[in-house]
Amino acid sequence: TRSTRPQRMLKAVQKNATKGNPQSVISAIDYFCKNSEWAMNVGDEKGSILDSVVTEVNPSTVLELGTYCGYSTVRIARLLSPGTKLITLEFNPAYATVARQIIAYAGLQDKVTLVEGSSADLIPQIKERFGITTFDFIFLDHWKDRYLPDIKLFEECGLLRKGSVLLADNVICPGAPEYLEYVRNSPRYESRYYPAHLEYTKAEDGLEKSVFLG
Ligand SMILES: O=C(NCCCCCn1ccnc1)c1cc(-c2ccc(F)cc2)cc(O)c1O
Ligand SMILES: [Mg+2]
Repeated sequence: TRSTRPQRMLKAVQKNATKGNPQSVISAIDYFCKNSEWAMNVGDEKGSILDSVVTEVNPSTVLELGTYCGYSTVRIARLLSPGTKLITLEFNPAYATVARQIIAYAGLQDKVTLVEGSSADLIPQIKERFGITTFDFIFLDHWKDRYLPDIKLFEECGLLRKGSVLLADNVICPGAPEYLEYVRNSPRYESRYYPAHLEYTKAEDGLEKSVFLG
């Protein structure tokens, strides 16, 4: 039967990247998406903004919602200090299977815990399952209509501390209007928009960085 796009992306990584070299995995995926098939990775333009925020925060506790094929997981994990791990959540088992292989190809499997399931189920379990009190950095890149309910869930579960940084992909395209309205009008967040483009296209998109004020 016909392969899936994530499977073809994995093949491209195995063919064109160097095992244990995260930058070559990132470049191989961007090349595949620019020259073969578009895919919903955060991409190189927004990825550079992600890199700069992760570097600035230098987080000890990290959560990513929406692994897909692991592109942003590799981007984040390659920048983490030794001994720091990130938790990434993927709902789709087929995506998770490919992501595990791409993360392993980059040699970052020891820095990543990939969990399969829904954010609504996982978020309330995090403290118990992973012994985490609060997150320093959260990257939101899953279902766009879950951004708002999930940030409220983070607050309710006490997973944010003064200074926690949330970075949200796709706030323009496909868009997360209710989330934007919330973080930009809530006195509990300091928000800033980073204009860019939808990965591998000329369409407008961008990232919203929101700092929890406590
Ligand atoms: O839907 C997206 N991501 C979520 C995928 C499923 C998440 C599953 N999950 C994981 C954990 N909990 C739930 C997404 C879409 C687009 C896009 C933009 C334009 C277009 F014409 C088509 C698509 C671009 C992105 O950058 C995206 O991130
Ligand atoms: Mg995205």
